[in-house]
Amino acid sequence: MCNMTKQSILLVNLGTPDSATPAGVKAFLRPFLSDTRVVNIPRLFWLPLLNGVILPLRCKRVAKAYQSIWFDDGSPLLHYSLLQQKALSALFEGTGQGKEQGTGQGVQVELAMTYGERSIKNAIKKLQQAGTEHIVVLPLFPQYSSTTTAPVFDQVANYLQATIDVPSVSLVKHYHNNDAYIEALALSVERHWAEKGRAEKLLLSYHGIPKFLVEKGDIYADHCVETTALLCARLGLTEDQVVHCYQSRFGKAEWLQPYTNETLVKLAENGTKSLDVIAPAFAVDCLETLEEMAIENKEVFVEAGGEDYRFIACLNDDEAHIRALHAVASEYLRR
Ligand SMILES: C=CC1=C(C)c2cc3[nH]c(cc4nc(cc5[nH]c(cc1n2)c(C)c5CCC(=O)O)C(CCC(=O)O)=C4C)c(C)c3C=C
Ligand SMILES: [Fe+2]
Ligand SMILES: [Fe+2]
Repeated sequence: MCNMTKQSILLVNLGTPDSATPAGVKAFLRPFLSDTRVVNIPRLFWLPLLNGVILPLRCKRVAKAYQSIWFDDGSPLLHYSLLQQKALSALFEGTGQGKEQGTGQGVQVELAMTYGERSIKNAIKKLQQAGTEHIVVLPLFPQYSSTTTAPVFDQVANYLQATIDVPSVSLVKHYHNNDAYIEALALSVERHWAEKGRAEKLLLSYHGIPKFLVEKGDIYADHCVETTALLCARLGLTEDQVVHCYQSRFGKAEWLQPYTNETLVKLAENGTKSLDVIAPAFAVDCLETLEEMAIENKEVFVEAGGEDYRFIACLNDDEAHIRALHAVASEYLRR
């Protein structure tokens, strides 16, 4: 690749409502839950059920949950994702990445969402209009899953298929075991311990996926287990000080186990009084961390007899996290 090639990074997160209303939630959930990568039930059966029953009921309930965590400037997921984009962009400018590495230009950082507002297609168009010839697509999912990372790649491929002058593209499949990512997680736990002291155990809760996907070859669970092992080794925790589980089950099918809410009840019933809780699969705080983990599951633990439940914020735009994203993306930039 020649010295003057302009390169960019496209950060991609899942998507989020643009308002905490049933209509706002529906505009995000409809394309998300219509994706066969996310729910793979025959369309003839699933789409009428989704549009006629599930969305009308769920969107009302979920809009209330979003209202309880909504920020002044909108959805927490979008708020923190924009901060990440800004910080990563500044880091690339500050380090003079482009100039030092001989590309002769800075690295532009754009943000897109797989579903809803800020589409991947529009972001790539924007980057191409600004002269980008090589794009590093970095899905903000540290652990690969066919339900999150693969839909990002699908949409990039769809764009390329419909484009005459295609950019060159690198796809980052995962960074679950990247040293800088593990270090950023470890530093966030250590900072929490320094401020609040140590609980009896550290509980690591990952977003779940249906179990049958793992049986079909989805490597997500292996990645989660490895992230837990690396983080716990770095923190010097022994097995009895660590709990690994999966949250956010959707529907009636079996998902990855153990489930977080059931685990919290068992721990409390067996006498665990205090827990530090972290959600390493989420690059930014969102509904699933701020509402489900920090509020709902805290109640579950306390109602079952637990006393001290302390949720550790996601990495968001922490300096160490931005350094980690910089390190991951840089591996895919052309030199
Ligand atoms: C079949 C359903 C779902 C799968 C599979 C799934 C996997 C998955 N999701 C994330 C990250 C996030 N999920 C979020 C919200 C969310 N997820 C589902 C369903 C599935 N997720 C739903 C229906 C929702 C919306 C809320 C609800 O209706 O309960 C979010 C938060 C978005 C926000 O606006 O804050 C994130 C992030 C991962 C990492 C993952 C698999 C690895
Ligand atoms: Fe989800
Ligand atoms: Fe949830």
